[in-house]
Amino acid sequence: MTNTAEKFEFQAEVNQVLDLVIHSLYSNKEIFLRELISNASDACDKLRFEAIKNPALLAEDLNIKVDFDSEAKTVTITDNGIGMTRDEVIANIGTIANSGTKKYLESIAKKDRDDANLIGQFGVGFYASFIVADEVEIRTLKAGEPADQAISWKSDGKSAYTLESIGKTTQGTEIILHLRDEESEFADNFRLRSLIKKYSEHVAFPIKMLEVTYPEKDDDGNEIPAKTPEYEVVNDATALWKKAPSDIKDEDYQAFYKQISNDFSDAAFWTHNHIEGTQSYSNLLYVPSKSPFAMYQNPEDREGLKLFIKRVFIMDAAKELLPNYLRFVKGVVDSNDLPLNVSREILQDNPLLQKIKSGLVKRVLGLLKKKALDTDVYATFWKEFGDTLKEGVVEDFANREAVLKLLRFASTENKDATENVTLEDYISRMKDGQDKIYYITGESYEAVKNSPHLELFKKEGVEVLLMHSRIDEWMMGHVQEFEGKKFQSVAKGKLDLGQEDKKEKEPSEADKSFLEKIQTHLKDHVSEVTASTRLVDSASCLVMDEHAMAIHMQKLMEQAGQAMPGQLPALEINLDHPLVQHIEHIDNEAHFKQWSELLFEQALLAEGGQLKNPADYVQKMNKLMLDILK
Ligand SMILES: Nc1ncnc2c1ncn2[C@@H]1O[C@H](COP(=O)(O)OP(=O)(O)OP(=O)(O)O)[C@@H](O)[C@H]1O
Repeated sequence: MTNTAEKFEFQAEVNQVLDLVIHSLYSNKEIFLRELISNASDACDKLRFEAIKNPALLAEDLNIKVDFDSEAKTVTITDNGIGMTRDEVIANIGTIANSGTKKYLESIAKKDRDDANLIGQFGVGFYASFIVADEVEIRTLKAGEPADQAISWKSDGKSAYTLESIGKTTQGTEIILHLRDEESEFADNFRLRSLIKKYSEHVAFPIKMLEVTYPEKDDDGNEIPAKTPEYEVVNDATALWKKAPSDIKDEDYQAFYKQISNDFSDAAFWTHNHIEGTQSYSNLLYVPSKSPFAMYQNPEDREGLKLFIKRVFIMDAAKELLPNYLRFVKGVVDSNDLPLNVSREILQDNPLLQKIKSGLVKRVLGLLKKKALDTDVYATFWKEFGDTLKEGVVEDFANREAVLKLLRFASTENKDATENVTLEDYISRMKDGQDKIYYITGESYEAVKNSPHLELFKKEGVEVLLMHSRIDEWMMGHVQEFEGKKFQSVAKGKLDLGQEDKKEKEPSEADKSFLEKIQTHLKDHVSEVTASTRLVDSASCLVMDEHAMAIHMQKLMEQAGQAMPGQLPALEINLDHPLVQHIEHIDNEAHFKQWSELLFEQALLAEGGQLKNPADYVQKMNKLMLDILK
């Protein structure tokens, strides 16, 4: 143990975070108190959890105190929670431990983004102190350690900090903010109380401040000195999720959402229930209004639900409580039945927890179903989280039907790219004799909307769902039917449009040999060449086998460096097309070959595929056009 202060440099990333926090959150500077109280509350949660194994640690009632000195311009936040050892202080405060923050920093380094909402999603935590303070001291003693292990950390938030051993007899942490001159307004009783009310009302531990006392006069008019002020509880200090929903106002729900989510915006909607029965638990689940930037980084890193057992915080147990595709949901689950000494390993295959999990999934899907009745609200949700929800079609077999009902699609029935058609809408509009749900996948709305594969459908007035998100092809590869109606890609397999099929006729002998001749020139590119029943205006199109991957997806996979299985598409030719009829009469073998290649290349382009040799294609086009003009 040393009694002199030792100096340490911050990890390079800490400097970046400090800079960012101070600049991007300045307009929101009052959140510093929320962040510090939230850390204090976490520290109390951790102590209560440790005390399950070691009750001696819980010497007194857990609480958080907020004090101020308007003359010295300080604000002090004190908790009697878990505290930190010297090593923990170095690891937690001098470095950036949170991997989300690191990724965030990398991303802004690239895009030079300066968005307070984004940084808020990672929880700026302790560093928010430096928005209002030019010097911060942490005085801490780890619970269960002797007083001589207490440590003081001090920094001006620039590049370095000092550590020093101190005498501190009470376990827990004290954070002393020396306010910048221009921020001295925070060293004020009324200001601090109103901030606690605004941001920390539902922290489940009492937040105390000294009562305000005034000198009084006795019956004879003599002044009695003011009594020594005592601490009084400023917040509600009950677990919000344990209350009856009817006793909670929307503002309270929103304030609590912000407390647990690191989100500055309001939640979009929520569901709050107390479940009794074989399993008894409470849940308060929120759907955010915006998709958090972090969600698409590594889904494994996601935060999500907080698990409590009989009001004791156990862990952030996102994966154990909800499947991946509902990772956007935030909130709290509090079980009355799980054992308090539960570990993450035990949780993973705990049958009680599995029951809670399936109950929660039903709650969320039920909430979405209800919200879907409000078109505008659901459209916003869909824009933010629709693609994530689609993962559920593959991931959650048991609820597949329910998830499918929540999907929204663009369609040939709509004038624009709006995604508002449900599968039930589609079925209700199916033509007499139609027994399939037709869809097409592609790279963009423009590409699918104008695909040659839709020509016959447009002509016959048969609706086709237009899918153009990257996840669609993968999703559709896993789902066969909805309410007894099979899904059918209009770009794959044999086309059977119910009644229309009867119109299909055998090609004549002459046509057959024409198609075979094209095939001989394209044998490296296509598996077969057939007369098309699906084309109306285009000369040719490519058709994949029923179970093969769509061409635009093959391209994506190849770009991502994945070798693709060499399955060739079939080329369909529109024998009624004037260009095709022109080719039929070409005798010159070399010319015929070039025209055949053109039919294939055009079909590939229309499909969003990529030509192996685009320059060659352009030259060939020009040459053939000039030939025609001759
Ligand atoms: N009052 C405290 N008592 C004990 N440990 C603390 C306290 N405040 C901070 N810490 C420790 O320092 C770490 C870093 O705190 P910081 O507020 O920067 O981030 P965080 O709380 O982990 O993240 P977030 O704010 O996103 O929840 C905490 O995880 C915790 O281990």
